[in-house]
Amino acid sequence: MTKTRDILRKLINPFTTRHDSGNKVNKEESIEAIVEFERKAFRYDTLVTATRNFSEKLGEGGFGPVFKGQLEDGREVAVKRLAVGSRQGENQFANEASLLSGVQHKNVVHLYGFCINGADRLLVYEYVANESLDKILFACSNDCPKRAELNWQRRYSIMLAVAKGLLYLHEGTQTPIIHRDIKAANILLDQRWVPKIADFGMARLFPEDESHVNTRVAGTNGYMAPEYLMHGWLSPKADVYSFGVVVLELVTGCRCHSFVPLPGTDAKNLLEWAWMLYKERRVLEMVDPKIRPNLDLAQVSTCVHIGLLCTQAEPKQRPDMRRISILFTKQPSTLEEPSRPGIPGRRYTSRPHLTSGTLDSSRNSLSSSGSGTGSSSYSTLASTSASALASSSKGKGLQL
Ligand SMILES: Nc1ncnc2c1ncn2[C@@H]1O[C@H](COP(=O)(O)OP(=O)(O)OP(=O)(O)O)[C@@H](O)[C@H]1O
Repeated sequence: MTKTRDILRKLINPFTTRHDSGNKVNKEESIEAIVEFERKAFRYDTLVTATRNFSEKLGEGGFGPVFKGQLEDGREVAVKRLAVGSRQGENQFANEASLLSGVQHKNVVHLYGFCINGADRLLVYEYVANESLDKILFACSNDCPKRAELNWQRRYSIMLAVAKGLLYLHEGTQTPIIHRDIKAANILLDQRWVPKIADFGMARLFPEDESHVNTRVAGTNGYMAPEYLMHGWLSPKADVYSFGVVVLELVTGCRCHSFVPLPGTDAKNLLEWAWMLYKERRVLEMVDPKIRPNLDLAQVSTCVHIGLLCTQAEPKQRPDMRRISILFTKQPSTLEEPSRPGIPGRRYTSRPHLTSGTLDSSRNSLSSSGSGTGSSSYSTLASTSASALASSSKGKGLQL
């Protein structure tokens, strides 16, 4: 138990770093945090019983397999089991357990607890019944009957609810949390189509008095903000950018990183296409043909507008999540005009330090190192990263 306690102490560090002046109140807070953590510690045999010896696999992510289970009190759970021997998984486990333990919001997946048993690491979440958004939104209707149920009203509600979840993470927790990997695959839907933001393996705390954190870049290509992808500058506005991409995916039904250019346009990616149609006042043409009947056109226009505002190249030009939640209630004509979004391959006008990319093994991700000067373009980054990719055996799955 002492070893487990040591691990728990390490896990709660993120919640105590803000109060490390050593006074009595802070010590009491730390003790409360440890007690709260221990309350969340599951016995291994409880999870073996709950999952009937890990017999029903729900899926498999970068972290390892996820199993369905039911606790003695009747709660259905999803149990994520760390792939044994994975250092990356070990870090993600610590990160997810520590950050998510202090979080409770109806649009953020609830972490019931975790289990440390020898080398085994498990995370226990509420079970979310309706799969991840990407599996429904990007499925072919014949393969996925639920796709036909994902009508405009549902998509709109999902955008609003994810915005609320992100607002909570950025402003409603003791220290703001940046998710870093907002994408359709990390939004789980419950049986009433209520979205839950999931997968906090890469999330970071964001100190209030900082404008950004410099960090290794890890995320999913197509959803990562320019300043973060190129320079490792992380702020809540990186999540805002990713959210904007998800909004445009929900409107169009197109996956950002496998966008197929349509006949008659030279747009090479989703953002460029959305921008082009927006400028030409042809917003309706970008709407997923499956949901065109019964559209609320004003809502659609507002959402496209928000998607473009969120994906502006300059973080300062992007609204924060509080403002975004308000923007959803506005008429499109009352919203500020977006300019061209931060599109890969286009010039990024900040005065950044160009970082060369080396690959992080976790998923479609880059980690930054080194620096240079001058303004740079995504295409420069793309070629830098492409050579990193060529010279790295860890680079599977990166698309630029
Ligand atoms: N709380 C949950 N309830 C129900 N199913 C879940 C839950 N969490 C995960 N799953 C299922 O397990 C699968 C794997 O999830 P996981 O979060 O490990 O990986 P991922 O997000 O799909 O991939 P990656 O880790 O590479 O980003 C998901 O696609 C989903 O189907």
